[in-house]
Amino acid sequence: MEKSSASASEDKIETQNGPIPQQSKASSDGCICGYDSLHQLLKANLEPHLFQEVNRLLLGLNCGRGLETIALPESAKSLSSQHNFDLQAFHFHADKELLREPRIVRVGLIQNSIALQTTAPFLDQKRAIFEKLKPIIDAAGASGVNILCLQEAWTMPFAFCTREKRWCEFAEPVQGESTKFLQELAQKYNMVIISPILERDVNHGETLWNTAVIIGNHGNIIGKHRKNHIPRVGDFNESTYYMEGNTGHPVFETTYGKIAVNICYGRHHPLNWLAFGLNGAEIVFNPSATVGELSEPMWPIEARNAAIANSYFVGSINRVGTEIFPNPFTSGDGKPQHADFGHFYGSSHFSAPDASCTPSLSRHRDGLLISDMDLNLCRQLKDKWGFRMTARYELYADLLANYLKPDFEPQIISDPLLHKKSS
Ligand SMILES: NC(=O)NCCC(=O)O
Repeated sequence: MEKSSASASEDKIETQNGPIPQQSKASSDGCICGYDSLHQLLKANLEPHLFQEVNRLLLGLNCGRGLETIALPESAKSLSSQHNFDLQAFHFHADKELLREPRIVRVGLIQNSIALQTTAPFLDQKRAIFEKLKPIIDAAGASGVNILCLQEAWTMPFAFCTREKRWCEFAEPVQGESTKFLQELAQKYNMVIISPILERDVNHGETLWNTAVIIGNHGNIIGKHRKNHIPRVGDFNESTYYMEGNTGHPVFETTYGKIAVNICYGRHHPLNWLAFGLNGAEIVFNPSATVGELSEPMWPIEARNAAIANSYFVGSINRVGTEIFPNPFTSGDGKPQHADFGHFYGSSHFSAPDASCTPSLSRHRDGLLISDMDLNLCRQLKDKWGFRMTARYELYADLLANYLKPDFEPQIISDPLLHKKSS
């Protein structure tokens, strides 16, 4: 990608680490120093041999090699240029085994901005998002994607910063309009689709949940999972809208493998990741909505760590763009009111159990990231590192059981000399 002129300023900012150029801040259009992503920035600025080495250190190696890209059909590529979305594809290999055939599945992640301004009539906003996603899903279908995951609350702007209740109108029952729209596409492309929506539970007093609906490759509904951990950080005022989920840690056994969904803020909770692993997940999706200033340094670490610690693949998705709301709100921190969350920085990517990961999609463009993954890699990593075998769950079970008791006391052994006055 060409560097954009918006980043051309050479002004300097003083920091603890010396002066850095103004352009090194992500600009308001979401570019990073004029590049789509960190990967693009490094590629454009390093000598090829240096870039290769930096890539090895940043992205890891898969079966001793850098990740291979895969060629996609022309029809998918032309949809990406016609509809202006980023399209990238990689292959995670596993070692050849003597007793098992490879189990290769093609998995896709979609990140996108909203399609209309948040002031447009709600029905128009929703329909426009459907229209925007259709060619991206078609590109996934044309590429032979087996399992596709959309971003958190994909049918709506991420309005939970506002605390205004009118956005509840975007909620739908599991069998609602968005599910019907995706069921057709799932059947057409023989594809499992994970659809994270704001759910209205009509059988339980119209309660709202943040839910991922799992649509099978025959267009059937396999099940749903509701977000376990609700953020109370920054402008993420989601507890105003829905409660902590009540579906546990389900793993959905599909034609293509065992999958689970750890919705957004759940990625900060290692036990949440663990629970999906204990139930046998081979791929865990993390559909998210998060902004640069809050979480970008955590983003490349948490999912990758979960993939390593739990010997499964992770697909991380974040929306893109800055969503501006009609009425300003405050963050309760004494700073001025504002009408947006900040920039949703995209950067969707896959992480593998062998610590390798793909480069991220763009920080500011819609995108489809595809990866072939040989699910045999999960067991191969369990055999190699033995994290599951060596985990000592009984120690943690005891600690947690005690911790939950009202009379729990932390196990601290104090230095007897600590409180002695020196004579
Ligand atoms: N949607 C959501 O849970 N966002 C919380 C912010 C974060 O976890 O980075």
